[in-house]
Amino acid sequence: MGKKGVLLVNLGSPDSTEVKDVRRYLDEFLMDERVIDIPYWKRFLLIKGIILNVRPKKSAEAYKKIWWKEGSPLVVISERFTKKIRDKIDLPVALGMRYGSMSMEKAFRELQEQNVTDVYLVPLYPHYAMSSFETVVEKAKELLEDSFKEMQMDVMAPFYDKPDYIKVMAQHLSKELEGFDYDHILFSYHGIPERHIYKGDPTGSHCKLNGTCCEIKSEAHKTCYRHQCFETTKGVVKELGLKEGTYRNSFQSRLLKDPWLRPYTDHELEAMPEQGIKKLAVITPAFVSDCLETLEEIAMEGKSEFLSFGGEDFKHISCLNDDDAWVEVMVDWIEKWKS
Ligand SMILES: C=CC1=C(C)c2cc3[nH]c(cc4nc(cc5[nH]c(cc1n2)c(C)c5CCC(=O)O)C(CCC(=O)O)=C4C)c(C)c3C=C
Ligand SMILES: [Fe+2]
Ligand SMILES: [Fe+2]
Repeated sequence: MGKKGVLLVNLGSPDSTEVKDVRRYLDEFLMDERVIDIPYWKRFLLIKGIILNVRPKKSAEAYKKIWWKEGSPLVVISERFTKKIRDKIDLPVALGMRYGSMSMEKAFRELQEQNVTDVYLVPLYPHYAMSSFETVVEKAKELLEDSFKEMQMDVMAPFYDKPDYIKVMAQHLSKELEGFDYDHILFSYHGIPERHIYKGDPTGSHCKLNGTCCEIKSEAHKTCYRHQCFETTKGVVKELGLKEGTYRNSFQSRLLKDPWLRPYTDHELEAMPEQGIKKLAVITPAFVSDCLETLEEIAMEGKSEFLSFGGEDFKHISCLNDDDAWVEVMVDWIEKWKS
């Protein structure tokens, strides 16, 4: 039997808020065929010819608003989380990022230097999406094949409905809501193009995005991001006994013109005050650590949008980050794999 080790993988961030670093990061990210899934030549023209001329400047401004003195919140939080896991587990634990200079390759190398041959790959995404979970797994397979042939790996499955994950989310939410007199909770998930859902449907016909397919038992749900997001909400709602009509789901962060999963978060934020919702809590369960999409898009932009449309109070619920109870849950899952 070989030596075991753990590789935690998150998305990654630019090295700094300088436009050139943001451009390099976006180039790698958006040229990924599982993120922008169009033929290579079209992607090349779209990304290199159009998006990389405008987006880096805009994104760099957004990153500047949330950047910490230690660096990108997503990276710093992932490092804190990793350190806590390391302190509780008697195995080599490395952290890598799918994009950016803290690469997965460096993380595999770190494990290799400690003679690890059996790797537990942990994509830090609760839900399966081609553009998040799948691209991490495929990149890992590619690296093993090319450079780490002595290693084999197991992959932690998406944990969107695992009872201990739901419980820790529910406990975290209710703690964060203490003292906040809310009348509605918005579960805002990172969006994906609708096309990704159809592409990922192994049955070829189950997913119709018609409001009911995600409720009908199907093989397709193993890779259906929409179903998995709804299940996370259902689990948390059940655990906390939230009443129908006091919460809803939405999808944020869309890019480009194709239809993405709906309802869109920004549309909901604008509509809610007119529906009588004045005090809103927003939870972002697609992210295990706070990042640009939660700290800027929701906690800053989302809040100001909601207030400008007549909302009175707004609270962004932080992600699980390096919460001790969440660390315990992850440690337990790793221990189960180890034994
Ligand atoms: C087609 C574009 C994108 C898809 C599909 C997509 C899916 C997706 N992303 C995350 C998690 C994160 N995304 C983050 C930032 C971000 N996402 C996109 C585009 C797509 N994401 C862009 C262009 C950016 C960069 C910032 C910007 O220019 O707006 C982040 C934050 C990174 C950080 O440094 O803080 C996360 C996390 C998931 C989980 C997902 C599919 C479900
Ligand atoms: Fe994203
Ligand atoms: Fe579905």
